[in-house]
Amino acid sequence: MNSENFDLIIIGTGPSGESAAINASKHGLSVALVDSRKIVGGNCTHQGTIPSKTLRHSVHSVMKFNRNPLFRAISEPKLLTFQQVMQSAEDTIKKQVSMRSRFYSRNDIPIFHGTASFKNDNTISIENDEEGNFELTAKQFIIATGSRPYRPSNVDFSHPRVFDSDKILTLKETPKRVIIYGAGVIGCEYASIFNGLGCKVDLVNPGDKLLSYMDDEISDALSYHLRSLGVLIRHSETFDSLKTEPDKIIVSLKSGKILKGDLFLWANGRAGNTEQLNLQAVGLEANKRGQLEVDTYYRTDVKNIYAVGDVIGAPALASASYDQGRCASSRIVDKEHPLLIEDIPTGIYTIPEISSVGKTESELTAAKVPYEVGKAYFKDTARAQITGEDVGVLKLLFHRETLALLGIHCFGDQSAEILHIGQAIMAQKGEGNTIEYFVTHTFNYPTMAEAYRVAALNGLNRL
Ligand SMILES: Cc1cc2nc3c(=O)[nH]c(=O)nc-3n(C[C@H](O)[C@H](O)[C@H](O)COP(=O)(O)OP(=O)(O)OC[C@H]3O[C@@H](n4cnc5c(N)ncnc54)[C@H](O)[C@@H]3O)c2cc1C
Ligand SMILES: NC(=O)c1ccc[n+]([C@@H]2O[C@H](COP(=O)([O-])OP(=O)(O)OC[C@H]3O[C@@H](n4cnc5c(N)ncnc54)[C@H](O)[C@@H]3O)[C@@H](O)[C@H]2O)c1
Repeated sequence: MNSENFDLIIIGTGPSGESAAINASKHGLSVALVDSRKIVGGNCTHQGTIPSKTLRHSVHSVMKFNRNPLFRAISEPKLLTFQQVMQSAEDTIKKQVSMRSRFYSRNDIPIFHGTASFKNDNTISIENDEEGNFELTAKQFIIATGSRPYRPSNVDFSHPRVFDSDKILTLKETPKRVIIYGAGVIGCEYASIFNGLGCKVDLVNPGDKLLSYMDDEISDALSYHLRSLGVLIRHSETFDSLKTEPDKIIVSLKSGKILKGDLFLWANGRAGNTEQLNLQAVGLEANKRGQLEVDTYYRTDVKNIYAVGDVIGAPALASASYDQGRCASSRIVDKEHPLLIEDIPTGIYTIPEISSVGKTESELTAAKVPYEVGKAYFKDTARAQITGEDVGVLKLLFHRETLALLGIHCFGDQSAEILHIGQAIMAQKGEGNTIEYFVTHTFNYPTMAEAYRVAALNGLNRL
């Protein structure tokens, strides 16, 4: 059997594997990547972030077109089909794969295709149906195998009307009535997408609020605006069973409610991809959600095996995965490499968009921190009036004595971008972190950045 030897082998070419590999190669290690998919990019590029964000962008564009009276001179409001928006997602995926493949060739990183499993703590076997099985050896390994949708055993995902967030990308017809179970990030984002395609959407939430870890005001605003767009939200409901018929699906909830639709999307949770890795060969064990435990430097209990990205659980974001991969491989080349920051931002691409970093009002209240609030409503900024994207608010939470930013919560178009202006100030040490920055510096006009000045003045006026 062929065998090749490397300093570092990374299993998985998603964001965490990619950044780990390129960083290690740039630091002089011989690096190889393995992926069971024939093309690079991981689930992020093929089934998660990239397709869902492209779908959302296309749907949002058509919603803006339908809403703006200016465009009535060109055409009546129109709806896109799922296949049409999926075409633009496929185009983006191709661009991503091509760009990422170039990264690897420029950095001389070989990619091996096949499913990896451990033989011992220096050897993995690669199962490749077309080219035959082979082995690779390395001094160090990084597991970056990501996650997949969790599938409960009482839901028949082989039925043509039953989907999870991977299978939904194969949808061939635009449904009329969609029932989504699970109102986490995926459930809320797909509720926005299907709503924008003109479908009737029932969003069933096992919890009592949408995205309950967000600031209460932002979570309430999301519920209000999804409802005002026509999404029917049902809180505190638990799935009981699903009946499938050729022309419809019938969902029974534990409360006794019966919901009928023509498409069911299960969006409740994900599981780490560890079951094919033969972890027992190296003495590791995943938890019941298939996730691995690591220390603050992403090292597992086996000293030469690290794990990064979704396979280690929360926050399970592409953004954080990139940084975790780089941090783990930096640690392999330099034992003094610093830890990652703890304040990870969230960008949730519902319609309207949400973004947040730092503490919420509830957290500050519980911790008895003396804080004040400064707000800017998008409708009061020139830029939002011009673009017509006037639904939204920027909310700054700051310490009433030091004026340090403690949390930033934004709701509305481009929130995920707007947030980073405040994040840069909040990350400053000592006196560098102050909301006075927003009133002592001139911002371009008209921009959404202006909302920071408006919110800071609003907050300072309360002191
Ligand atoms: C619908 C959806 C939308 C999302 N939107 C966002 C967003 O807007 N922003 C954001 O930051 N995050 C988002 N995420 C989360 C983001 O996609 C993940 O956090 C990210 O993909 C995790 O990257 P990763 O490096 O852990 O691996 P993944 O991207 O999960 O890739 C892992 C790779 O490992 C391979 N693999 C698995 N097992 C083996 C094996 N045994 N041998 C060889 N190869 C193997 C897989 O084939 C896969 O290619 C979204 C996720 C979903 C599902
Ligand atoms: N814009 C974004 O950043 C974005 C978009 C989509 C998805 N994501 C990421 O994808 C991940 C999955 O999102 P989601 O909406 O499916 O779920 P979620 O993580 O929001 O969880 C939904 C519910 O499922 C439960 N759950 C999770 N895993 C489970 C499992 N294996 N078995 C049983 N129950 C489980 C959770 O406890 C929770 O109650 C999230 O961690 C999220 O960060 C991010």
